[in-house]
Amino acid sequence: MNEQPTILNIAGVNKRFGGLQALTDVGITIKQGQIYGLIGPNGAGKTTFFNVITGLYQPDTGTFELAGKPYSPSAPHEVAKAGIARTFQNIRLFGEMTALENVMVGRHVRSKQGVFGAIFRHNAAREEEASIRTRAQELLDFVGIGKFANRTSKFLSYGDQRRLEIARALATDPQLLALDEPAAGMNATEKLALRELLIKIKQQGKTVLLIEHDVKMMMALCDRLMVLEYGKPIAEGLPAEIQSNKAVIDAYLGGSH
Ligand SMILES: Nc1ncnc2c1ncn2[C@@H]1O[C@H](COP(=O)(O)OP(=O)(O)OP(=O)(O)O)[C@@H](O)[C@H]1O
Repeated sequence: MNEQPTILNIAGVNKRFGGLQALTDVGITIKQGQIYGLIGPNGAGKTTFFNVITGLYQPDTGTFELAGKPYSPSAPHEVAKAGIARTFQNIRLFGEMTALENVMVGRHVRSKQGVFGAIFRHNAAREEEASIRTRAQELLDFVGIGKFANRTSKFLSYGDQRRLEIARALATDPQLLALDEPAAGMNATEKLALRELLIKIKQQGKTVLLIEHDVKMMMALCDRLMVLEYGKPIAEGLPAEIQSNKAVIDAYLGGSH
């Protein structure tokens, strides 16, 4: 079998907030090159699970493996170093910086000299800086906003800011790209463009974990999906399996979602 290697393997995640059991025994296995979707009603625990995977929340229990190596989701920068890059529901760019600078910041996670080297501008840092700049421009071109490289990012359109966030995440050369509601607030044209971008990212062999409320888009885009309800996985499988799953229809698809 030419089965793809496993990129993310997480098991037994529990997370409690005071009296609320936000996640109960949640696990996930994502293979290289997949677009994997996480769906479910509001408050089901999708973002909490994302935050646990990416080191923002400490889980009560759980085991975590990225590309076959255990990783500890103890802090976001550790997770980024391990090879997971993420975007947020609410755009988090450096608004006063240009688009190019925002991507360059992402790239510095992987640079030898790091941010301090770049600030103090040692000779070696200067050379590395030039290659970071070139790569950042390539990434802006890749996501389709290359012509806005020198625009202050807060002046970009909403859809373009979302693309910029993805470029910045890609700049870390992640093993896994985790996107939390990237289509939120987008119009139909922007959504279509986002869909095309995600397909392009997949074609490059990248692995993507995606939370998104647009079920139609998720069914068309994802290789596999997991459905959460009240912090528990109620179904996992191919889009066609999810769409015809009775528990999912009752909890999510059949209602007003
Ligand atoms: N930091 C927190 N402190 C307390 N409760 C929280 C915290 N974060 C999330 N919760 C609760 O955990 C539950 C799951 O929320 P979560 O945001 O993960 O759901 P979601 O599936 O991402 O929802 P949405 O689709 O609305 O974004 C909710 O009841 C929420 O109120």
